[in-house]
Amino acid sequence: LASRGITVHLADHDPAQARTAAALGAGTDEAPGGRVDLAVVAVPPAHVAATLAGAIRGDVARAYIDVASVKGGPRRELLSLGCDLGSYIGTHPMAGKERSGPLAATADLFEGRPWVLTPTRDTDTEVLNLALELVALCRAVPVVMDADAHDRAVALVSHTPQLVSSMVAARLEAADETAVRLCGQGIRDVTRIAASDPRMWVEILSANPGPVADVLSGIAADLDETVRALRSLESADEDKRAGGAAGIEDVLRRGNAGRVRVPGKHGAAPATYEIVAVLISDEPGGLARLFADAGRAGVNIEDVRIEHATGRQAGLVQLMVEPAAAPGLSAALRERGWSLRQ
Ligand SMILES: NC(=O)c1ccc[n+]([C@@H]2O[C@H](COP(=O)([O-])OP(=O)(O)OC[C@H]3O[C@@H](n4cnc5c(N)ncnc54)[C@H](O)[C@@H]3O)[C@@H](O)[C@H]2O)c1
Ligand SMILES: O=C(O)C(=O)C[C@]1(C(=O)O)C=C[C@@H](O)C=C1
Repeated sequence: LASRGITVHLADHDPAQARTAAALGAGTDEAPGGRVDLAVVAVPPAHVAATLAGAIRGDVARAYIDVASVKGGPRRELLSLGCDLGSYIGTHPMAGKERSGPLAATADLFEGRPWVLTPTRDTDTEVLNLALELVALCRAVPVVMDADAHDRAVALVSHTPQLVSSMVAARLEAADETAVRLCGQGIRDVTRIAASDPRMWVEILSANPGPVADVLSGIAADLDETVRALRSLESADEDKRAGGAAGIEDVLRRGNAGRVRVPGKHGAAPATYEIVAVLISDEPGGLARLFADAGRAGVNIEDVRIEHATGRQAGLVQLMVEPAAAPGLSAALRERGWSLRQ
C-alpha cells in the first residue's frame, strides 16, 4: 500500500514490531492525526474480535476489516460484544508464509491470490468499496463468500494440509541421520509449512475444529485403506497382492485427479510449462545472472524451482517457461556458458 502512495499507520501491542515494519518501508509507526479511511486488523485470530471492538468503539476509522484465517468465530464474537457490524467486513487473503513477523513480509505477497470478503446484508456499500479498493491495490483477486462456507473451504485447502504436513515432518524428528541426509525435493515440498508457528495454528484450528476434523477423518479412512493395501502387497497370495496394488493405484489416481484441480498462477487453470533445468553454483549473484540471461533471451520465466544438491555447493534451477520458448532459451543459455541438465 505504501508503495502505491497510501499513507499507512502501523500499530502493534509490541511497538518494536511496528517500528521494524516502518523501517522496512511499510508505513509510519506514528499515530494518525484523526479518523482514517480503513483500519486493517492483522492480529492472531483469538485477539481479532477484542481488537476490532476496541477500534470500532474508539471510532478510529470509516471502515474496518480483519485478515484472520477463520471468519465465522470472530464475527459471532463481535456480535456478542454488541458491536454494530455495518462498518466491518471479515476478510482473508489466501497468501502467507510459514514464517511470521515483519522481517518475513514481502510487498508482492498478495499479487494474483484470492482475497476472500465476507460482507453481509448489513454491510455498508461504502465499506465494501473501501475493502475492494484495498484488495485491488494489493493486486489480489476478490472472492465474496459466506463466513461459514469460507471456514469449511479453508478446512479443506489450508487447515488440514497444515496438519498433514506437520505429521509427515514429525516422522523425521527421531529419524536416523542417515535417513534424513537423503531428503530430496519431494519431502521439502510436503513439509515446507511444517515450519509454521504452532501457537498461531493452535488458534486457527481452535476456531475451526469441526470442519477440519471432518476432512481429516476422510484422510484417516484413506490411510486405513492404504495400510491394508500395503499389507496385502506383502502377502504370498497373488490375488491378494493384485488387490493391494489396485488399492494403492486407486489412491494415487484420485490424488492425480485432485491435483489437476489446484489452480495455477494468478488463479488460472494450471498451465503445463516446459522445464529448462540449469546447474548453478551456490554463490552470490548466480541466480540473478541466470534470470538476466533468460530476460536477454526474451523469455518470461513463469515459475521457478530450486533443488539444492546434498553436500555440494551447487543447485539445480528449474526454469518453467511456455513450451514454445524452451528450445530458444536452452540454446541461449548454453551459448552463455550455462550447464543444462535433462
Ligand atoms: N501467516 C499467514 O500465512 C497468514 C495468511 C493469511 C492470514 N493470516 C492471518 O493474519 C493474522 C496475523 O498473522 P501473521 O502471520 O501476520 O502473524 P504475525 O505474528 O506476523 O503478526 C501478528 C502481530 O499481531 C501482534 N499482536 C498480537 N496481539 C495483538 C493485540 N492484541 N493488539 C495488537 N497487536 C497484537 C503481534 O505482536 C504481531 O506483531 C492472523 O489472524 C492470521 O490468521 C496469516
Ligand atoms: O503458504 C503458506 O506458507 C501459508 O501459510 C499460506 C496459507 C495457506 O494455507 O495457503 C496459510 C494460512 C493462511 O490463512 C493463508 C494462507
